[in-house]
Amino acid sequence: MTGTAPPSLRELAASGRPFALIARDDATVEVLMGDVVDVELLGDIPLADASGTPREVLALVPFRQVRERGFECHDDAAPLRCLVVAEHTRMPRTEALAQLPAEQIPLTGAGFDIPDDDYADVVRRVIADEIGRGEGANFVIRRDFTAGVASDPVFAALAWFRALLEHERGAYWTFAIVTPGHVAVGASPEAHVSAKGGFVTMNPISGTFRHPAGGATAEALSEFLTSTKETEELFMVVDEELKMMSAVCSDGGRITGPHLKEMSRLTHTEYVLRGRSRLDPREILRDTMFAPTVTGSPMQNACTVITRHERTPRGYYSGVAALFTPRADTDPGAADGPSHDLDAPILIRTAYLVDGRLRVPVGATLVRHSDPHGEVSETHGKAAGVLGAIGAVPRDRAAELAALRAEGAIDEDAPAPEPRRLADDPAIAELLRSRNARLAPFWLNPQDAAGHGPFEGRDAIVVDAEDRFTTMLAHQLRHLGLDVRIVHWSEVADEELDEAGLVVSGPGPGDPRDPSNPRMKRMREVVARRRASGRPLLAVCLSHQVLADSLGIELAPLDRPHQGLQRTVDVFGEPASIGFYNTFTARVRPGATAVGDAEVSADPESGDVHALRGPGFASVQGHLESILSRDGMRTLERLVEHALTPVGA
Ligand SMILES: C=C(O[C@@H]1C=C(C(=O)O)C=C[C@H]1O)C(=O)O
Ligand SMILES: NC(=O)CC[C@H](N)C(=O)O
Repeated sequence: MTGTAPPSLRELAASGRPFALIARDDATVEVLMGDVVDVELLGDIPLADASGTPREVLALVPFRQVRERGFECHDDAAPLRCLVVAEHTRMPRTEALAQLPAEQIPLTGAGFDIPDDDYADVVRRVIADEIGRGEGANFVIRRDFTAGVASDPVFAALAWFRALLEHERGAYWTFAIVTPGHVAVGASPEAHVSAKGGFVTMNPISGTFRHPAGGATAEALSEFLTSTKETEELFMVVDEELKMMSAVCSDGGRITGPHLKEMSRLTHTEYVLRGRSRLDPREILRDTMFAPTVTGSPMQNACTVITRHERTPRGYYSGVAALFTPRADTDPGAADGPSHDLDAPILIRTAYLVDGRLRVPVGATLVRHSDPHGEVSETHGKAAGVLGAIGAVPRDRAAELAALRAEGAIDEDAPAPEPRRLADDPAIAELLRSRNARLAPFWLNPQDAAGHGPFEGRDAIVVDAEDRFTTMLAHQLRHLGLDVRIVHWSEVADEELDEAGLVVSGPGPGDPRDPSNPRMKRMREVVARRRASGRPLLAVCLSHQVLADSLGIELAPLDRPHQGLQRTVDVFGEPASIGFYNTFTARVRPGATAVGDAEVSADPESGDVHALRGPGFASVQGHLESILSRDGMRTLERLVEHALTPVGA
């Protein structure tokens, strides 16, 4: 099995057997061969043989798998395809390059399925009709570059794999996966999730700097790094992935970074999130399907928004390639932990070849201040890495030469090279580092065991209104000592609402005034029931709006959505730096400080309400659990303390 001599790649291609080639480091190409089985659910991925012995599996997980989580999508029936690995060998990259064909594969009728102007219109519509109506903060809508390919698909796979090895850089995985009737070849920059030795790592990448002709310069990169849009875009996806980390990790997760991901045509910004988990890797994959960097946030509603704005199914785009590798008996915790490690890059920057048709899907993260033409260019820039390598669009030769020179690969007499990596430039490193000064220390630091905070001995339920910020809220509340359970809005029973020591009514997408939405209706009932009982209630964002409405305070759309915005606002006499994800606001007469029995913290000029408190209740418009909330923990503690104070005390 592992360790035998690798087969000749040409022989492998001619054998007709399914195979995968993977380059995960600079020096090696891994060769995986085996049989293919298609399965229905992640839980069906055959990680053990008939006798129960663990085995290695490489799974291609299509986007339609989100239906397992009950989320919407255009369903193309793309199979959850598993290569059950019989042989796994390694060869030096130089050896692979020598064996792989260098031919350019001819393409016919190449171009994007959605013209540039139409894509720009999609961007405008998503900003106005989705972000502008409170459906969420960021959404990734894709378009496909397509072409006809007459060549033998396996030969094309080998030629494209070679081209990517040679011309793309900075990839997390460069790969070719060849299964019956289906070829996928890509250079993905982004690890979605990995689980190794009980540690889970996620790697959100967002923010895209398109290199000027001739290659990136420190000056142009500095300008990109100081862009508010690009900075906030990355923070938003970190928040969304922290929700996932908080769901699968006992210690919630901790962020490190930001770092740069330098590729041939683009440089991205990224963070790394890390936490501990004892879950089966298939469960980890299910709970993290799929990355907000390729869908949006909140993730569930992003699936609905994608279904509204993309006309065709995604296939494997934004899904993952998931390699499940049995843990060695010698690995720490192997005896009682999960049987496999997981490594799963996101399927982006990937070319698919099916029935003579090449498809390279690509998307951009659309946010409230997206420029439609900027996003069009971003999709071109992202596609250009793959398309340039395979010869579908011209390569930037000047930039390639500069990169080679910088690596010392050619021409010692050339003028002084750019620094080898822009990340090594001290000014760039400082710009990156300075971003963290804005973020919540809670998520930047290791989080010690929960359970000994000021509210130890008290219990809470957190009602989820389809924004998984509730997992982060629950994690923070546990650190404040509470015993916490999350309950979905459609499942929470009246008795649970009556019995809980504290009810935290959560955030969610949509218009809080919408009378026809059953979710809004139930959230109104949750807030009203708890208020009527006088027992402790904390209402967050959407639920804060619902509470304000019940007090007779007007709800209105903001002129400009605050989706993914950090602001310092007054919360009952203390300034607090808080992250906001709202399109609507509760609004009082400017200067008002009370409504009925509720004390109001509002902007003195606009009257926009930041927080409310009264007998047994408190509410907040911002997201105290967000990484954008530098003062999140402190403010959460103050508001919970207020809500838990016995009425009349
Ligand atoms: C959506 C894609 O890429 C993702 C989106 C990014 C962005 O919008 O800045 C950056 C990296 C990827 O996480 C894609 O390549 O199709
Ligand atoms: N995150 C939230 O709860 C947002 C509430 C509401 N959907 C708004 O956009 O204002």
